[in-house]
Amino acid sequence: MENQCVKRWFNVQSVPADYSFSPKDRPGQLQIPLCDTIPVVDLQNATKSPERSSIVQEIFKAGQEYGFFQVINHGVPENVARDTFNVFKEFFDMSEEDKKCKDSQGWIYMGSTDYAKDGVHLWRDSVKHSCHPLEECMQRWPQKPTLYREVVEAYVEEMKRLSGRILELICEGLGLEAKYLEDLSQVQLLICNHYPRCPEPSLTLGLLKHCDPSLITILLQEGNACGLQVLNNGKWIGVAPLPNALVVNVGNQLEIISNGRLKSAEHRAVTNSYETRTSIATFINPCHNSIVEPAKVLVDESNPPRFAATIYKDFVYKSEISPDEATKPPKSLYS
Ligand SMILES: O=C(O)CCC(=O)C(=O)O
Ligand SMILES: [Fe+2]
Repeated sequence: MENQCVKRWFNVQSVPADYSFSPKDRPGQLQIPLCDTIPVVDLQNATKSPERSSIVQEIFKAGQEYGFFQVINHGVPENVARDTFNVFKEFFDMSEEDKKCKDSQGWIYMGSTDYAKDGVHLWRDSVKHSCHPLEECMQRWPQKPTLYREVVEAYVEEMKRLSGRILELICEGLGLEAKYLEDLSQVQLLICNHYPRCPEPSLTLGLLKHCDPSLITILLQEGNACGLQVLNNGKWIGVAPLPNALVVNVGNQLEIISNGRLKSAEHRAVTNSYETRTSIATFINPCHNSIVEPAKVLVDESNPPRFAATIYKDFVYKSEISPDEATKPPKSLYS
């Protein structure tokens, strides 16, 4: 069976017109500075004193200034990450027919032809599915490649553990009790993004500028290509791919709960001409019925609430009727 999308991509010398974004959306300038100021936080000593308090401060400052940081020595075994990438690589190599899910409750595979903004497609294939409750969701994950469920389950378990640790550090930085975010972080959604090589990266995008509608997102990126860019003070900066690091970003829900102290930064994925890039995003989300609002202890007369309380599923609903809405920065009550 022919793989329409990939075949179309790999055989082209130039970008087809319907993959070329308008000058206002396309990256244009590819030589943006690789950022070495987005903090890389070493979690090795996160349980020790006095190291813990400087780790808490580093994360808080990163969340304030960039909305992004990376973590190393995070405890996710290298082989778990490697096996997960390998299984996704095998998945994307399958035929279009095998990648598509026939059950409306199952995983969602999107080839690049499914995406459009103003009639333009993203230079990306992706697969996504829910991971909570894990046992139940797994029954609706791909069964091909044969190791898919086993390998991705192990990865999701690691993400659950790590997100719990990171959220405790974030709570400490905000002055919230350690478990404040526990109930608001029970749901995981996984998306694997696959961006093939592109002959003219300055015209295309793997992902348009967006904010994540999550509480936080944990991203594993593979390879040497710098594909992730973050908007910081009006300028795009590249997040360096570091071996064995994970990228963590503040999502819209955490910006709201922190009453704007931490920021959900706009970001995008650019393509490159020399290697296929894969990233695995785990979105840590509240349950559908959770109420998301600025934490009471962060609000007083001099710090009035900057965001209205919302039921999380309203974000999901909004994103269903207008995908753009939920992925914009959260609406401040004052703007
Ligand atoms: O591929 C990347 O680096 C970015 C992925 C991303 O932002 C997302 O999946 O929301
Ligand atoms: Fe994102």
